[in-house]
Amino acid sequence: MGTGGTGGQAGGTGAAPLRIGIAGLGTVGAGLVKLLRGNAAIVGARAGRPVVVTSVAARDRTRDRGIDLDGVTWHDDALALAHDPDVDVVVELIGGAEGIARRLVTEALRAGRPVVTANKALIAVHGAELAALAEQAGVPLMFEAAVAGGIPAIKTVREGLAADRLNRVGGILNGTCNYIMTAMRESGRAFADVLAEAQALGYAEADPSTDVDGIDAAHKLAILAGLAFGRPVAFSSVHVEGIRGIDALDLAFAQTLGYRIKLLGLARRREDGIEARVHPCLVPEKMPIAQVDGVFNAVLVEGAFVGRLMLEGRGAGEGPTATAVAADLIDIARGNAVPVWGRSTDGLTQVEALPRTAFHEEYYLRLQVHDRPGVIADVTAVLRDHGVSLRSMLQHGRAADDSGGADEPSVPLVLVTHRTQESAMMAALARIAALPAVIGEPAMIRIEAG
Ligand SMILES: NC(=O)C1=CN([C@@H]2O[C@H](COP(=O)(O)OP(=O)(O)OC[C@H]3O[C@@H](n4cnc5c(N)ncnc54)[C@H](O)[C@@H]3O)[C@@H](O)[C@H]2O)C=CC1
Ligand SMILES: N[C@@H](CC=O)C(=O)O
Ligand code: NA
Repeated sequence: MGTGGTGGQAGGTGAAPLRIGIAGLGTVGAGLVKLLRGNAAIVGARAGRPVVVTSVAARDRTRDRGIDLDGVTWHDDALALAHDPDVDVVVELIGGAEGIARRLVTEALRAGRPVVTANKALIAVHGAELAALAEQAGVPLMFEAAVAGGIPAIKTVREGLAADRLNRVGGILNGTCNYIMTAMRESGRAFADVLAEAQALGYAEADPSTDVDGIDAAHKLAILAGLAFGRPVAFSSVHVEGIRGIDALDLAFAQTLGYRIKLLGLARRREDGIEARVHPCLVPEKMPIAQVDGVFNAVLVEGAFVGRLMLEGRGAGEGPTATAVAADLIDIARGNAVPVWGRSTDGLTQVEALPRTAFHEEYYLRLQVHDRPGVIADVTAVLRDHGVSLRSMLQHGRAADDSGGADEPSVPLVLVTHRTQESAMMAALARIAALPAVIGEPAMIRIEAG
């Protein structure tokens, strides 16, 4: 028998073990089994009792995951974990907002079982209803791994900062995107190449478009914003843009202008509501967050009394994510229970984030234009008409063959604006894109100066 059974894992306390049933033995599930075994003595001592894996549910019995599952009960149907008499805590590591993951968590809570999950999609979309279920059942629903992998982001916002009025929360919330953009900037490697590497390293979601289209970061932002502002934020109201539109040219121009490009999630309290958005941003190179590279995430929080703080750490991957799941298990073993949204769900309603037209930012624009007289005047006239004022402009000379196959040569034109209303920027961009001298779609990236 392997070390998976109750007798195989040390804890050294003599207390009854906390028995774990894991659904999903992929990157995080297998990582959790390795961590609970490798660190059994530490985990057992801190939990006050051994924490042991008694049951698992996964799809492929034959796959080599580098873990010995002898002595562990295997369920082909993950839902069986909700009622397995040898399971005290159900750990959901399958993923997805719907389907089996949602059914398992719902059924386990209804059966009065504590649940730990790393599933940000599930919590972001159904967190309000699941919190109510957990509260009715009087059992914990924990999800530290769901936001920023190994960074204790949930604990920090919900518990460490529980006494403060938080006004801003966000940061670099997707390891895959940060990994891709760092590699593209540092080594000029192609997007698809680096994405494949991030997948092989276990960073990406099962469907990596969830990462590159910004959805994963938006799930995490919705959760953080809900915790920070004391009300779940409707996920569908979060403004989301991913990194597919970021060109190597933008990474290079950003550098020339003294910026780095990062996919940021940003939520803040305003007098008229809550802003919650995920999109690429130009960040001044000297800001600490600009230096957070690779798979690392950064979580930024700002509160009235605490001021600003930033946590940095690995946001994805087997080891960091497993530590977050295991920390939740230790909390459950210790009897530490915190309400899902940091307060009772009684009277708790979802809040809609403000629409994009309400944003007020500085903007970087990159246009590909025919290199002919009057183009800049035409573009700046449109910006003037919409009340957008320019801060700086970069025009690169014509390269040897930059015609892109067209008869007339073209050049990139980069404009940086002062702070302006996004509704004005959107209207100006639509007109600029329609100018005869402008080729293709202009690129627009917001600037986050702090
Ligand atoms: N990989 C990472 O770095 C992080 C992942 N997460 C979250 O953790 C969860 C798991 O992610 P990964 O381990 O990366 O995914 P994965 O795709 O490596 O593993 C998921 C596993 O679930 C299994 N599965 C699918 N349907 C099943 C079913 N009906 N019954 C039993 N097993 C089933 C799949 O075969 C797969 O092995 C997701 O919610 C993800 O968003 C959270 C933080 C970081
Ligand atoms: N796919 C996610 C994994 C962690 O949440 C990421 O890349 O950040
Ligand atoms: Na975390």
